[in-house]
Amino acid sequence: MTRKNESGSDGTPTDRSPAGLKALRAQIDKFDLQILETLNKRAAIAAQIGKIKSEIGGEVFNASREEEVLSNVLGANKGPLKEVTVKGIFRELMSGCRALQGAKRVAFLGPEYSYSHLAALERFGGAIEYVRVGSIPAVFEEVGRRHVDYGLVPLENSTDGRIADTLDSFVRLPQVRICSEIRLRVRHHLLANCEQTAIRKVYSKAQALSQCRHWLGKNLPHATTHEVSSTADAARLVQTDPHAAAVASRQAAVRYNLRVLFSNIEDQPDNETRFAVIALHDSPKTGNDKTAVMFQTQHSPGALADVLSVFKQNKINLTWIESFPYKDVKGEYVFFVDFDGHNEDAKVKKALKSLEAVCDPISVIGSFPAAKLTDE
Ligand SMILES: O=C(O)C(=O)C[C@]1(C(=O)O)C=C[C@@H](O)C=C1
Repeated sequence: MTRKNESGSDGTPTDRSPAGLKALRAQIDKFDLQILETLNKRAAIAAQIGKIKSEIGGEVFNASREEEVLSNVLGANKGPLKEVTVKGIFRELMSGCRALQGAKRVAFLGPEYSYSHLAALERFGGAIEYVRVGSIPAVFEEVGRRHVDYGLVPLENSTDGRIADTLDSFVRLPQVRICSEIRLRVRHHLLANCEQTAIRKVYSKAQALSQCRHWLGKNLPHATTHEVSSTADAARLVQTDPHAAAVASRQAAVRYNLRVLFSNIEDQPDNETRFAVIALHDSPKTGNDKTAVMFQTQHSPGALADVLSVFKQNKINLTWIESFPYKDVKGEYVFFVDFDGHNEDAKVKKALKSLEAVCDPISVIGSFPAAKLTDE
């Protein structure tokens, strides 16, 4: 039944007839042109900012400013558009504006539709060239040699802990800095082109299999697990196999034409991976920042306690601490720590000065805006 002349959300009567529909679409067309004009005015201002940046040697990608832009618009959003939609629109808008300023290339650990790729899309949007490389050290090399402007690497996962290749690469290329972090809620799905009962093999990246091991043991007890280099590769592999499934993202299912047999099969319901955007610079202060450092200590009793007491004395909250073996010297360890604050904050400066006296040596890997969790 067609109901006519009810009230719309703004109080004006809504004509629910075909003529009413046409009138509403005409309103949308009018707004679209206004939006387009406003978007291009904004882009022209961003292009002017780009000119100033190239004159003063400023970086095109400014994670701190982008956080500020997002928090301005999300804070002002009264709906009905959801936060995730507004965020997506502004992410693409800033991506386009960055492109006008000359942001060119981002390297990530491929292939496409891996979680690293999804994190890169989340931060950089569509208007940038993505360079797929085969390993985490290769992402660092690309950044270090200035073949790309930015790199995207995983830092840690809430279930599996640190990504050793990333930490090791910071030791090898200390000029590479973290300029932004991305916290991605990682949801794994079982993808296949066969029924659950036919599955004999499950392919995925080691970490993804590990993050789903209880689910797989319970639901596919007779299937064997097989590690491949990425979740997206697993999805590609099982396309034509009538007895295989992959653990991968929903986006990989779409890309490789697979059915999602089961959703959200990760054992930990809050499974999250933290990624770092790496570059040859870090980010300006926002007031809600983190700083990452790596250091070694002397082999003496209490050496690590002396380091930690510097953070305590300066009332600095640690957000992550990892130790990992320094591959070049047996028995030596490197500590990787991040904490609240920016390296331009007075108390962080003071703490870093004191840390120099108790570390052997210490280097700042970067200050960057603290990220909020992004869901898919
Ligand atoms: O404010 C700037 O520095 C800009 O270049 C503008 C802008 C934007 O589009 O809002 C674009 C790129 C930067 O990463 C941050 C913000």
